[in-house]
Amino acid sequence: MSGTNIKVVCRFRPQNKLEIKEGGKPIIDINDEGTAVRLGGSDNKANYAFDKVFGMNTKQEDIFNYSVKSIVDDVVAGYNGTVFAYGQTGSGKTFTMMGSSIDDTENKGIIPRIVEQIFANIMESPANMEFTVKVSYMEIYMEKVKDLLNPQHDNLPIHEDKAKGVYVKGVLEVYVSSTEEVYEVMRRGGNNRVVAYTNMNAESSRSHSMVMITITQKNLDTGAAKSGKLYLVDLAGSEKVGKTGASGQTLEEAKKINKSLSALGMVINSLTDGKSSHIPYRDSKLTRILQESLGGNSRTTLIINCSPSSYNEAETISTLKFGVRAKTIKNKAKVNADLSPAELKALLKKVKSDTVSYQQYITALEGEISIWRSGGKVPEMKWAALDKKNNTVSNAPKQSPAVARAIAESVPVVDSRPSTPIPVLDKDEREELVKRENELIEQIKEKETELSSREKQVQEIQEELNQLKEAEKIQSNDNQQMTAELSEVKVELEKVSYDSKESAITVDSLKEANEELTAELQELRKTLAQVRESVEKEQQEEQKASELLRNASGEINEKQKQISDTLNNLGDVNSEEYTMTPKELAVLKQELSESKALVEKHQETIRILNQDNDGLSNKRTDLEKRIATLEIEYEELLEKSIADEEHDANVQDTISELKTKIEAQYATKKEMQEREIEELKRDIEQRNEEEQQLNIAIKELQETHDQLQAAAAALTKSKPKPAANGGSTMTYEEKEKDLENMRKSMVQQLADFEIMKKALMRDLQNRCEKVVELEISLDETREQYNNVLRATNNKAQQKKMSFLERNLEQLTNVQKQLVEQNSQLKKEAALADRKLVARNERIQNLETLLQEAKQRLLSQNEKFETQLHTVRERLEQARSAKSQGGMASLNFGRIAKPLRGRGAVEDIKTLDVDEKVAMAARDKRSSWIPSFR
Ligand SMILES: Nc1ncnc2c1ncn2[C@@H]1O[C@H](COP(=O)(O)OP(=O)(O)OP(=O)(O)O)[C@@H](O)[C@H]1O
Repeated sequence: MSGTNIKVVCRFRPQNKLEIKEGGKPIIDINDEGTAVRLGGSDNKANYAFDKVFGMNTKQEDIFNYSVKSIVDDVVAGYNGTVFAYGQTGSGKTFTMMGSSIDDTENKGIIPRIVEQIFANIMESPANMEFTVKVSYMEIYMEKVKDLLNPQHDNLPIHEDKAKGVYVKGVLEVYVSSTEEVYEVMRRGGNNRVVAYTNMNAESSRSHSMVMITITQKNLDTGAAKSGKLYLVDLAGSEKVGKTGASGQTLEEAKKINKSLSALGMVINSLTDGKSSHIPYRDSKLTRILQESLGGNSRTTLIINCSPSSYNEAETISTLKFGVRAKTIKNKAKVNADLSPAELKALLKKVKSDTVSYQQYITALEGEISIWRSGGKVPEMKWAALDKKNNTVSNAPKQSPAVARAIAESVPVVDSRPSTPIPVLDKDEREELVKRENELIEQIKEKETELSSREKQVQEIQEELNQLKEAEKIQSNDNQQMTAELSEVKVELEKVSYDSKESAITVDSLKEANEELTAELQELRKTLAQVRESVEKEQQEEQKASELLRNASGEINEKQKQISDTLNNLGDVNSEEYTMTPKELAVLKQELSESKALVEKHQETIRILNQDNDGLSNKRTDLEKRIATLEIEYEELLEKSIADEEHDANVQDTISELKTKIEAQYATKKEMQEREIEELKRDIEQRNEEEQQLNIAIKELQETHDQLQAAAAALTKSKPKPAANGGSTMTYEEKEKDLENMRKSMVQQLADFEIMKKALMRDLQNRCEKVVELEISLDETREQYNNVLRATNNKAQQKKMSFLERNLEQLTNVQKQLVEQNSQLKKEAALADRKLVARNERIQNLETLLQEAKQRLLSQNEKFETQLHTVRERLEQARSAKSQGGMASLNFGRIAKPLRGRGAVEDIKTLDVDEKVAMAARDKRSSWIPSFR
């Protein structure tokens, strides 16, 4: 097989972090010429030879200058070219092809540099050369060809025809006129690429990406045209799933990547083993697209990217072997030229003259045949001949390959018959024709299958569309329903929140009422506690008083005892030897009389106390009677108030009078009761005073007793002397008798006193108790009275005023009710206020909802309008695209942008006027796509 080998260069990148971390070391050993590499770590130390081997620190510029620059010249000259990068994942393919960034002057990759070079070459070309540059950007992801400039086209078909070769049908080709425009296209397409994180590369390409640049040139003088296609392919990296840690989607991607790369390997093997008659280009989309680049019409450069590290030695060896094998592939590149009009004219002229001679020949032959058929004979000399001098097929008209084959294979029937001009094809041409025929048959078959699959697809899409429409309808119905439900729910929610606000207001009012009641209860409790306290205090005071009395009685007992002791002593003194002096007797008598007087005084006090007691008990009975009467009156009033509630009379004018009267009555009663209480208090005080007096008397008695004791003691000490005058005034027996009587009377008196005291004590205690009871009942009566007053608004209790009283009572009730109603109304007004506020809020919320709904409707309308507009625009675009040969969306790329060489400027200066006019006329045709002009 003749042709040129594809160029293979090998590039090693520096060791990456992972390799260093895993303890990998650079193991590459490049020869001095830079054409072969050995791996230091491998056992066999094989030598891998390439067109060029680049070490770890090679600059991007060097790679470009050596590997690809010449290809750009070829493509601009009308050849097809391919540059593709192969290597394990993370080996630097994307870095080599695209670089770290388009805008990084130092590190930009091959593709930006190629673009710059293309435009530089165009600018350097002669002025009569007109160029157009088109760019496509696609990727093969998961065995589907996706247009990166029109990403919704993600499964484009691959076609083949004689004129175009293998091509991707429907891919968007964008016309560009500057490097910047190409970069813009690159950026746009790059954004649609699929990349993912793997352990080996943070931004691993998960697809094979392809940039296709088509450069068409036309000689404006001759009309001759050429076109070259340049494929720039960044293959996805081969990967060991164990190393990359691929899983899930990344694993699926890895499987597809590895499958298509092994198909590439198989194609290369078949192309290079020298045995295979069939090349499995159709096994993958990648090999199908690269069909012309591998063993076909293309100048191809393969860049194999490798890791220098021992960590990836196995992968590097595999890559190097791939490169070595690929190096033996031979391509047959040719210029893709169209004939110029002059050439075409010459050809036409020749064909026309040929046709005339053939026509003459046919007429001659027909004449000869008619002679033969009529049984005549034509002498051999007169046989029709195409060219007597040169009767060869070279002068025969060109046949279609099939006809030509048939002619070539046909055999003359009769020797005597003149031989029909049979075109004789040489072996190469025949093979070519057969090959072409097979291709065409294959294409037809392919087309038919494609057509039927397309029809099927169209049907499916139609069905799907119908289903989608149906689903959309249902969904929009659902949506509407849901929106309606939502708005209902919102309104309901509003209602609920409003109700809850109202309930909150009611709860608040109840709370207020509760608080009021609690405060009242608290006050009542306080009052009760005060009452209890005062009762307790009084009880304590009573206890104290009774204690005092008890003490006093104890003391009196003591005194009595002492007196009796004294008397006993005195009795003891009644011996014959004791005689009392008259002075002593006088003192004793005096003391006794004092004691007597005291006792009498006490008796008097007791009597007074008894009287008081009687008075108090009378008072108590009175009070009890009054309480009973009050109770009866209260009950009567209650009955009356219940009975009188049914009647009503117009006694408005008397209300105030009655009220004053009732109040006056109440005040009088109150005064009376207070007076009684005052009296009772005074009584108690008086009694206390009496008690004190009693105490004082007891004390005095005590003192007297002491004195008596002292006197008795003095008597026992001194010996009694018989009277000098021999019983002058009173005999001893008489005295004794007197004393005895005195003693007896004193004992009697003391016993009486004791009884009296006890009775007095009992009486006092009873009285105290009664006073307490009275006070309690008085309080109760007062309370009841107050209650009655409150309940009946103090209606007069007097029977005389019954009519007025009833009316008054009713009026008071009415007034009370009015007051109550007033306060109730006030409360209700406050509640109503709050409810009003809540209702206002609700109205506001509803208004906001309404507003929102309106806005939503408006925005939906706007959206709908915009959608309609967009749809219309798209329809327009689609129509115009259809009419313009399927040009797609990128605006700046729709129209061809012819470029001219720079030489034109200088050349124009030197042209004469006629030539300039002619050129201007020619320049008017800035595009040769008629539909765009
Ligand atoms: N020659 C180099 N000099 C410096 N850094 C490089 C070089 N080659 C590659 N790299 C860096 O190594 C990393 C991986 O490179 P790149 O993405 O180009 O690998 P890849 O072969 O395209 O991987 P994949 O097949 O997974 O897409 C990047 O961060 C890149 O910048």
